[in-house]
Amino acid sequence: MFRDKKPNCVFVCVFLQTILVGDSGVGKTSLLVQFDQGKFIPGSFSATVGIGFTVSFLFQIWDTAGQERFRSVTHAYYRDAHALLLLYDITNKASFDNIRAWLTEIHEYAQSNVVIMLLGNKADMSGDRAIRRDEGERLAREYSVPFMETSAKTGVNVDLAFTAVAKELKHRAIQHPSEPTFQIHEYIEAQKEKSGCCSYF
Ligand SMILES: Nc1nc2c(ncn2[C@@H]2O[C@H](COP(=O)(O)OP(=O)(O)OP(=O)(O)O)[C@@H](O)[C@H]2O)c(=O)[nH]1
Repeated sequence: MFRDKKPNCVFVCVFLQTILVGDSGVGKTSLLVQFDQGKFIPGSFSATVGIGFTVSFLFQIWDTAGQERFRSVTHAYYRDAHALLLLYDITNKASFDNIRAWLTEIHEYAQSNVVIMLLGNKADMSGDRAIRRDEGERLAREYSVPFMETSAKTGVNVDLAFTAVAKELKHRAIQHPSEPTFQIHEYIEAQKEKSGCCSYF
């Protein structure tokens, strides 16, 4: 009965792997929990051991340990990563200074076309700020990566960070000649303007 019926729809599942990296305590687990569950649980996480992960639809996000002793575990995951969210804590200068070392490591172990985004987390703690926003912007420009400040506590820019990366990955995966080129920097700036996010800082 169905002999002449041809399939007219094919579902392709592509896992877009995104990894959160950065020094211990910058807020990787908190950012992931805020994105995944929309909540912040203060001081509730023990340091991530090796790798944790969550799957949001087909967007698979890996949370890594920031501690040096788990670094070799993390390296193994870089190779398969499509995107890396690299975090520092705006109240912790050392975590910002270490970003260059993280980028060196990423360039050593990850694929050359990996999408990288720099995030200055804990933006709600502006009273304790050690790194100005323009310092983050300057570093991001130097490495030609998109940048924004986030707060896993208030949720500011958390969805935007993950959505921008997901859109960039989707665009790369199914790029069609008729589709206008997706520009991640432009998308982020347009969304920031729409939400009026940045007056917050
Ligand atoms: N105020 C504030 N605190 C935050 C924020 N993000 C994380 N924290 C706090 O910072 C501490 C460390 O957060 P984690 O999410 O465990 O940090 P991590 O980067 O996953 O740490 P490791 O697993 O050791 O690599 C916790 O006490 C969090 O509650 C934020 O945006 N604002």
